[in-house]
Amino acid sequence: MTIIGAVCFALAFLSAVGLLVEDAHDRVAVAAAESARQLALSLEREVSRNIDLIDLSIQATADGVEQPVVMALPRVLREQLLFSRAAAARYIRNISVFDRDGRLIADSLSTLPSTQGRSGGAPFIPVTPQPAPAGDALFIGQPYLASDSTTRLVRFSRNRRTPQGIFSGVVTATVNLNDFSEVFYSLNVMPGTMVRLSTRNGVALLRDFTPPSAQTARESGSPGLTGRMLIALAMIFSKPADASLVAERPVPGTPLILSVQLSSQTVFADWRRWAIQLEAYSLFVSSLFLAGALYLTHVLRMRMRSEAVVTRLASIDSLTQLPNRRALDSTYSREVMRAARECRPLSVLFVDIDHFKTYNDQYGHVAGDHTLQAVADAVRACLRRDTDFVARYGGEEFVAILPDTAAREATALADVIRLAVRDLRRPHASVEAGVVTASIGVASYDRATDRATGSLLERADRALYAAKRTGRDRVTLCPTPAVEVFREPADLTA
Ligand SMILES: Nc1nc2c(ncn2[C@@H]2O[C@H](COP(=O)(O)OP(=O)(O)OP(=O)(O)O)[C@@H](O)[C@H]2O)c(=O)[nH]1
Repeated sequence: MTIIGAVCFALAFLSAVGLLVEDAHDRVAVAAAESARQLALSLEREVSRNIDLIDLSIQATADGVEQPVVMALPRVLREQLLFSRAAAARYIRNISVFDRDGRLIADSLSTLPSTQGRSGGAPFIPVTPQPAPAGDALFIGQPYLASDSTTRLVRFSRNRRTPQGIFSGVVTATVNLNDFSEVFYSLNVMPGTMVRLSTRNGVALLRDFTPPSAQTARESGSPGLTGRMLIALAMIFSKPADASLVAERPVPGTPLILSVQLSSQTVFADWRRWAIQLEAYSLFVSSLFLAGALYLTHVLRMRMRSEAVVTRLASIDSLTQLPNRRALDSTYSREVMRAARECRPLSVLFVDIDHFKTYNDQYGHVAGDHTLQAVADAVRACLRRDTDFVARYGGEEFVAILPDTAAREATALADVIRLAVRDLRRPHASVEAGVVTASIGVASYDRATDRATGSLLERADRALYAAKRTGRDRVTLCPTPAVEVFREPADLTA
């Protein structure tokens, strides 16, 4: 019981620790979700500001192209004026102006207009073959690789319109995405954070981009083998929900969506360390507790065993190994009460070795002891039922208690015992039989004829006395008193 209780307590303790760990995990996850949201907001503003810059460059160029005064300027001057804003953002590779038929009419990289509709070797993707609807929005094309196969480019474009609102061509800004990613450099984000910038239909401009500040190796949150085992154990008792560490925000005025994903390794690094320590301490404390409980159980068992030995020794006669007088008293009271309660018969035998004083005198006390042991064994061997009980009453006297045994069977059993003692054939020159004999007094309780049991032992003793007086080596049954059991019989032998 102690061990089961201790195991239950240890499990309850570990479960409580598991709940604590789970609760802490949830708190960290909630805080991380908020951080991701805030970071996405900051990044969205940064992206929005830079795209505004690109758009302004496009719009300034488009406005300039529509000015006849500007277009009348010498080419060098005209292009300096048209593309002055392109230098404002260093990730704008070039700005190109196309007429309504797709012909390149000006380009910030080249002062020689081409009629081939191509720019910088990159494939030209027509913005729209037809005039766009009113309120033309900024258009963002598909990203593509430049001829160097490493630079990723994307075109931002807007339709040109005459002051009368007639579609007159397209202005494009080709943006170097590798350089554009630098807009995130200034932000200080936690290690392992990934940023993704994509169009609403899933085309990624920046895919799983990790800002340099997020690449800084911090102290690794990765647990060792023991740590992993402890965390696994913690998770048995607590199953933290998978908190979302991703936050998404649309970039206003563009078809772009910015998403931020925090690294769960980093977010939960401190929690993991704390959980490992807590679980380790909890396991240590639980183990100590279990060890203490085991030790206590062991000590208690030892004590119970030694108490059982002491109790047994206290109720056993050392010479004959039969129960002693003390054990007899408790068994006698119990059986007497049971017989009265359950209306069952009960008999008591008083066995006494004849002329044992003379035997001791003749053969010595050591031989006397051996004879006592032999008689005790003989009496014990005659009792067949588990419920039968025999004890050494004192000296050379033994008492047998026979539950559920009426006077007739008890008398017969007493005679069997008497003969068994004779059959030991232990020489005794001072008695008539020439061997050790015993006299036995029998008393029985039967509810049909008797009303009390209190004097059963006394009556058996008196019957024994009668047996002694009438010549020994015999069995005498005490007559059952009709009403008063304490009445002294005048003469049992009469
Ligand atoms: N050897 C030995 N003798 C014992 C022990 N206990 C009692 N006795 C002896 O048993 C004898 C009993 O003698 P009595 O009570 O006079 O009875 P008895 O001589 O048997 O005579 P009856 O009972 O009338 O036949 C005494 O001499 C005791 O010393 C014992 O443990 N060992």
